[in-house]
Amino acid sequence: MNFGVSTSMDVAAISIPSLHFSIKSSAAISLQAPRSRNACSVSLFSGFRRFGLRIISVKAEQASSRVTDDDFIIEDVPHLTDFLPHLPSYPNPLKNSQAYAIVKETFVKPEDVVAQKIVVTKDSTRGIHFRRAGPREKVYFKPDEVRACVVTCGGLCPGINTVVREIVCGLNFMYGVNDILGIEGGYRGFYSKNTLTLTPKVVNNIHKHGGTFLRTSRGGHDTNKIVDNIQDRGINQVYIIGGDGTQRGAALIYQEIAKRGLQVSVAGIPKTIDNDIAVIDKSFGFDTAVEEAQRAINAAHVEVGSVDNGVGIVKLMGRYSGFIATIATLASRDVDCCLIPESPFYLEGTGGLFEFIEQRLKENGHIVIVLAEGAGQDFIARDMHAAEEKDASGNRLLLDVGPWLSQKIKDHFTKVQKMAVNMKYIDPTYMIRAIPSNASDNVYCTLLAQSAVHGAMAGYTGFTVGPVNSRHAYIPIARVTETQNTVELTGRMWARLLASTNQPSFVTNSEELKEKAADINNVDISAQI
Ligand SMILES: Nc1ncnc2c1ncn2[C@@H]1O[C@H](COP(=O)(O)OP(=O)(O)OP(=O)(O)O)[C@@H](O)[C@H]1O
Ligand SMILES: O=P(O)(O)OC[C@H]1O[C@](O)(CO)[C@@H](O)[C@@H]1O
Ligand SMILES: [Mg+2]
Repeated sequence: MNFGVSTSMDVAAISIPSLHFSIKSSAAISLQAPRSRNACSVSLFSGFRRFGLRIISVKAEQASSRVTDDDFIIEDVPHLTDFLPHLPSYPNPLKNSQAYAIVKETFVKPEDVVAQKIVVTKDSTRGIHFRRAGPREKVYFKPDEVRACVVTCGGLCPGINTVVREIVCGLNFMYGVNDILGIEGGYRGFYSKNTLTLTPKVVNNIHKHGGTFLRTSRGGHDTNKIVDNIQDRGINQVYIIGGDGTQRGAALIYQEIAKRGLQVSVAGIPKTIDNDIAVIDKSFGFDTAVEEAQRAINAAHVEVGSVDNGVGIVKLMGRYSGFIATIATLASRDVDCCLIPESPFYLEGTGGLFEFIEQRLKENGHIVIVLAEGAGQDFIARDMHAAEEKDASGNRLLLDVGPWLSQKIKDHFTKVQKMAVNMKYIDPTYMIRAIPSNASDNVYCTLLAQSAVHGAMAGYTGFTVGPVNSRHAYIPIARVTETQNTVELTGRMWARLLASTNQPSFVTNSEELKEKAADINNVDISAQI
């Protein structure tokens, strides 16, 4: 089959001529024409066969797909017509908007999909694909009948306000929607607070500020109460901005809405400073946070470079995933050692952290360590005999690794090595996420928001929007919550970091740590390292 691929960018968005299909989000596979409802499953199925396409198993609710050779799998998102088959559609008003008036290809083709795997060989399987995001020829809402709402949940992240702003402006400027509500204070705001009226004027300047204009919270997700409230208020489009926990909550809201047979689209916009959301390339605000982290690292470097035996420690966010610490380290060049949750470390003995610190102090007179907040948690818990605590959303509350490590280093060098170190500990954790997004994150946030709006207007629901290999796609929510993105110790990114800092890899020196790393990384690392 010839996809007519000409450039590497094109590989991500493959159009299959004349084939219109979708795999429904139920356990059973069902093939259909693009929402016209009059397609013949059998002929399409033979269509797939004709092109040598085989679909083994697609279960979007669990988002588990088994792929064998030459499979072409589409993990599609639900559509309102899946449970409201007679829903009328309307021509997309976008065509008449001044923004799109002279655009050559205003609408994304229904058969356009985005490939999850972009690096291929001649014999590669076709693998998993997601529906390409963007405006559709038909919409399933009349603009004056739309009552949309936006909610933000979980921790802060640079760019939340930009996404809120662009959802409001996108709905209004592109589709002529005038009725948009802000749900205040996260999920619990649905049933415990009044709503805010959102207009382009109200949100005009909010992107210049950090935080969330709508406020946020953890905990308080009560699916029935939330859906009751959505129903009572006559809301028919729900935009939910939040991390993995939030997206899990959004999946439950979508399921309850489908169960009740309501014409309500649920669109998730993934947000997390930790960059731990699966499938998508990167979460918004991440680059801004990394940039801000440079200031702290730079300060630590200047401080320790000005004194004898300076030890600088910078603690950055990253609960289970050390992306911020990793990328901030790679960006900086002033960091001697980066410690992340995925890579267990040890302090004493050959190949341990103390030995490395001593070596760098002898060589350079100073050392800078970047520490992800989730690093070494088991180690500290054992050392401090601490009980596990959780936040309102059920996330494990972390023990403070920064002061713990600072003290350990000070004690070791004063008592054991009889050498005073000059400790400079910097904790900019909240500072890196409480700022407004930078220019490129602002552009990214705009794309996310507009894609979410196009998807909801087109009647898609139960989806998360995000870039997959640089192309925005609609991804079944369950697909982004089934796993968490972590820094792969067996991947080249981590190897690049080790090559750049020349720090010990720790896990290679100890069988126990190899096993632990394998557990954390959920792969058989011990066999690979
Ligand atoms: N499994 C779940 N089912 C339903 N709702 C959930 C679930 N997990 C979390 N939530 C709800 O989602 C909201 C946010 O969750 P959480 O505090 O874990 O943050 P998050 O969305 O993961 O963002 P981040 O981790 O980036 O701060 C909370 O209101 C919480 O009650
Ligand atoms: O905002 P809180 O509740 O202090 O939570 C902080 C956590 O939120 C995050 O920023 C995002 O999950 C983590 O990096 C951090 O551990
Ligand atoms: Mg989370």
